[in-house]
Amino acid sequence: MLKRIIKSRGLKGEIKVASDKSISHRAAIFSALARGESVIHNYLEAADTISTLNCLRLLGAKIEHNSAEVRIKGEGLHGLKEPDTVLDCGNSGTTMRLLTGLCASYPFFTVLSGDHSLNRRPMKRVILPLTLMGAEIEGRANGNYPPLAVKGKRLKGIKYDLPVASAQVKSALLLAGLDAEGETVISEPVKSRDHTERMLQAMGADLKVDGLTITLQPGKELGPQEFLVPGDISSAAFFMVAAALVPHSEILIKEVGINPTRAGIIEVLEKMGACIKLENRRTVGGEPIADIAVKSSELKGISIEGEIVPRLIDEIPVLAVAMAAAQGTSVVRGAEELRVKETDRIRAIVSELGRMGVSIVELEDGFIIEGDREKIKGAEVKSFGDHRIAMSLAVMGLIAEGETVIEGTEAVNISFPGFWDIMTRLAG
Ligand SMILES: O=C(O)C1=C[C@@H](OP(=O)(O)O)[C@@H](O)[C@H](O)C1
Ligand SMILES: C=C(OP(=O)(O)O)C(=O)O
Repeated sequence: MLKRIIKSRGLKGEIKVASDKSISHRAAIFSALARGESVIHNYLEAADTISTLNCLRLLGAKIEHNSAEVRIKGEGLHGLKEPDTVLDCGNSGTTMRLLTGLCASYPFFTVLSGDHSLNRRPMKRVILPLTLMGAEIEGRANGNYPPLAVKGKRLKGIKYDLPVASAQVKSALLLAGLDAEGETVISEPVKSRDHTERMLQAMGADLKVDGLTITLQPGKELGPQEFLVPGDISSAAFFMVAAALVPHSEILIKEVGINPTRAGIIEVLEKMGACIKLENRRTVGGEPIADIAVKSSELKGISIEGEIVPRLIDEIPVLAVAMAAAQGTSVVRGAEELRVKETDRIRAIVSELGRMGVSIVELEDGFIIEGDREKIKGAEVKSFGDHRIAMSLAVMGLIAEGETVIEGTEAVNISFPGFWDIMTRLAG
C-alpha cells in the first residue's frame, strides 16, 4: 500500500499511542503459565501481539479476547500441551524467541516458524544457551534460522553471560529457567529492557536483580495478575520527533511507559534541544508512566553509542530523522543489532534518507549524518516491509519539501495499526 505525505504546518492535539508491544507479549505469555485467571487491559491489538495469542492458544492456553481486554486462564507451570501444528510467529522476533525458551522446557515437540523476514533473523543466540540447559533444538541453516524444531524436556539451570544485550534472549532463558533443575544466573553486558524481571517478580517468581546479573530460583508457581498495559514509548517516539521537528507543533501524548530501560529517546531528544515535559508521572502495574508534552524547537546534532543503545534501539530509525533535520553532525555507533531486525535497518535508513536528500554515510555499526533541514525533499521511498522504517519515513515526509510517497505502509499494522489515523488527525 502507498501513502502520500506532504509537508506539515504544525501538529496539534492530545493523543494516545498503541499499547506497549513488549509488555503485551509478556503479559500474555506469563499469564498462560500462571495458575488462575489473569486479565490484561489495554492489550496491544496489532499483528505481532496477535501472533503471540494465536501461538499460546495452540499451546492449550484458554484465552478470551474482547477488543483490548484479554483474559487468560492458566493452569500453572505444567499446564501447556503439545501443539498439533506449527506455531506461526508471523513477523515477531519477540514471539519466536520467548516461545522457544518456553517450549524448550516442556516435554513435547514444537515447530516455530515465521514470515519471510522472521525466517531470516538469527536464532543461534537463543538455541546456544538453551542447548547448554539441555534442550534439543534444530533450525534451518545449521541452527541459525527458523523454522525451529524444539524437542523440549526438563532443563537444567545455567550460569550464562549474554554476548549481546538482548531482552528477548534474556527473557527466553528466564522462561526456560522457571521450572528447571537448579538456579539460572544471567549476566548482561549492558542493561536491556527489564519488563520480564518486573513482571515475574510481581507474579511471585523467586527472581533477584543485582546490577547486570539476574538470578532465578526455579519452582515457584506464578500468581494470576490484573495487568494494565501503558502506551508504547517506541510508538510515541514517532510523534515526539514529528512534534519536535515540525514548526508550530504542540502535542500531548497520554499514558506512555517511561521505564528507564526504554526511555533513552527522551534523554537524547532533550540533549538535542527538544522541548519535552513529562507530566503526571505515576507507577501503573510496576511500570513508570507519564504524559509526554512536546513542542517544536531547533535541534542540534548528537553522538550516540555505548550503554544507551539498547535503551533506544527501536527508536534509532526515527532518531535518524531528527538527526537529518538537526544542525550539525550526528553519529550513531555500536548499533549493529539494527542489521538483524525486521530488515537491515542501517541499510534502510541510509538508502531511504539518502533518497530524500540527506547526507548520510553508512558504518558497519551505525551511520553519520550531516544535518541540514533545507536539503530534505520528498521522494519515492520504501519501508522494506518494516513497520519502524515506514513510520520514520512518514515523519520525514512531514518536514520534506514536496511530496513523499511511501511504499509498503501496511507494515505499521505490526505494532501500531492506528498510526495513519493519528497522524492525519494531528496534522489537520
Ligand atoms: O524483548 C523485547 O520485547 C524486545 C527486545 C528488543 O530486541 P532484542 O532482544 O533482539 O534486542 C527490541 O528490539 C524488540 O523490538 C523488542
Ligand atoms: C525488532 C522489533 O520487534 P521484534 O524483534 O519482536 O520483531 C521491533 O518491534 O522493532
